[in-house]
Amino acid sequence: MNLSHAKGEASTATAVRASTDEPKLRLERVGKSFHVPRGPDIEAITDVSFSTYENEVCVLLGPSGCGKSTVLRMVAGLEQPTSGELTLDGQPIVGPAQERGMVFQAYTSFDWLTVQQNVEYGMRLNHVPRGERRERAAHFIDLVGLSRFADAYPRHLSGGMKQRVAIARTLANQPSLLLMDEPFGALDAQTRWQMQELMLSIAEAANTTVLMVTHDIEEAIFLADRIEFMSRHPGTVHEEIAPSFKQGRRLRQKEELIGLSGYDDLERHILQLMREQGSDSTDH
Ligand SMILES: Nc1ncnc2c1ncn2[C@@H]1O[C@H](COP(=O)(O)OP(=O)(O)OP(=O)(O)O)[C@@H](O)[C@H]1O
Repeated sequence: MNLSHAKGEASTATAVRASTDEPKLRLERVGKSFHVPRGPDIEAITDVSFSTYENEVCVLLGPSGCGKSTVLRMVAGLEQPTSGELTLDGQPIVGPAQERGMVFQAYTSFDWLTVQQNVEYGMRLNHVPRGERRERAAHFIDLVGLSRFADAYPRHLSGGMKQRVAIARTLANQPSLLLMDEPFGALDAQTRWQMQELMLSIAEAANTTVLMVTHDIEEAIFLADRIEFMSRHPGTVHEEIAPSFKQGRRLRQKEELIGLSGYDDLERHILQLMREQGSDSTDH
């Protein structure tokens, strides 16, 4: 069985890396405690270290409460670490910035703006000239397959379409790192796998590095070039997993997973980790 999951083991995920081996994103022994009024501090994560490379899709997976969202929020600059360091392209992350765009689980479109206006919104705030705004918005609306709905309002769109608007809006700001917190968690099963496939094609087309949080093992295996599996509360990276059975390729369609030699072994392995790490974490 070759899961290539041991820390530091050479992984086939390198096949999708750019020529440089410098990490795009690096977390070095990052810890985070939350201060709770009239209670002891909550140590959410401890000693989290991992790197994500240019053009990689890196997935944070682990039991509920292990600190996945906390890690993502720190990379977004929405939370400050209590210890350790986070860097993007070698520069410390000290707060939110346009270079790191975030897509949340909840649909975050503005109801009173059309799809086009929603996608242009961030660029408008950043004083991008009108012509360029229009062009860039149209490009990303096309990329997520919503050109026919550019003038529609979010209330006329399905959940999956609203999430595509959120992705287009985030990408239109041209982030060099796309952060996604359970982006497909609220979608029905069919829309969910369609969005997963779309996300992979977008990551390719827009040359985007992605850091994504999910609970869903199959989603993680399908999307990830690298999985950082976090242990239960307080979370730390328990195991780095490269789905080596994909041989460094990105799959185009979900059904390609079925019958691929190595998939079942990896799913079983991660299920065991989830059982082992999740057994004590439901109270967090
Ligand atoms: N603002 C906060 N104040 C206090 N505690 C917090 C805060 N945010 C997160 N925590 C705690 O930190 C721990 C990790 O939470 P986090 O949401 O990052 O986990 P998660 O792995 O993303 O969980 P889930 O998969 O259930 O969404 C939990 O114990 C949570 O209660």
